[in-house]
Amino acid sequence: MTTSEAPLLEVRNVAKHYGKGKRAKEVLTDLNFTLNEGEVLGIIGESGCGKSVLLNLISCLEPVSNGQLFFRGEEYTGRKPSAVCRWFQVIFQDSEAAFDPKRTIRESMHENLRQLSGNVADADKKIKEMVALMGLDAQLVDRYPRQLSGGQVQRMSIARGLITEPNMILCDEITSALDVSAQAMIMQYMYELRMKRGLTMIFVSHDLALCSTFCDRIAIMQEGKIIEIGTPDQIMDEPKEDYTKLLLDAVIYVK
Ligand SMILES: Nc1ncnc2c1ncn2[C@@H]1O[C@H](COP(=O)(O)OP(=O)(O)OP(=O)(O)O)[C@@H](O)[C@H]1O
Repeated sequence: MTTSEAPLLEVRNVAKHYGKGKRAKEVLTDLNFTLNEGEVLGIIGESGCGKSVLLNLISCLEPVSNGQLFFRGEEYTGRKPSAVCRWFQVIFQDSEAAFDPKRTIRESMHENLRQLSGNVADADKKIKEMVALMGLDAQLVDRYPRQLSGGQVQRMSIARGLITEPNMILCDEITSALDVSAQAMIMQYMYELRMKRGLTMIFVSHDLALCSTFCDRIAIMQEGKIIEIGTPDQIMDEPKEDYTKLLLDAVIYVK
């Protein structure tokens, strides 16, 4: 396979354990999937099944214990986070904690650009563009994180992730800490982001209903394994695993 035909991301036989010897605990086991350019993969699973650890491995924030990672066919297993941060940006659930409370949002975004690309030329132009893309008033960037609502900080954190123009964003339960109306607002802009930028994403969530409308494919995780992966129609209409059926029952129950 030439690199031009290769998927944007390939996760091959990836495993992760913590601790050594008898105390070793395997939290991810033999994960395999690919992601093509422009595709959005939802990852659903119960608390503690390894979703956040998986995002950390993909973005090299933590090393894999076994297996390989490929970006456009090129192996990048074992690289430092700084070597892959132009490719991946992780957006966390608690975005206020991700901003320095002593810096304005603009100062934090400048710092991010400086660290990630070393290039702060046009920084304010990029910030303005990305903040507008997330539907926020440009003047809000001169506030401190505590002076914004939870939903505004989360949209700022997505804008900050986008200013370095990553190939992929890894969203770790980005709506979980927000109330229903702020969640709806974030998702409205996430849909627009997909439409306007065709961005490749991994979207970790507890919400199967949300993933089924937003994602091209959904991976169901349980106890560190991907037990099922497919299109929303396959997962919703023909679930193969009992755990997926349980999740579906919960969706119907909520409705
Ligand atoms: N640094 C670490 N050392 C030891 N164990 C860890 C470490 N980081 C994560 N774990 C363990 O790995 C497992 C998976 O954690 P992870 O945070 O990925 O779960 P999650 O699916 O994202 O959960 P949630 O939905 O609650 O955020 C958990 O059992 C967690 O305790």
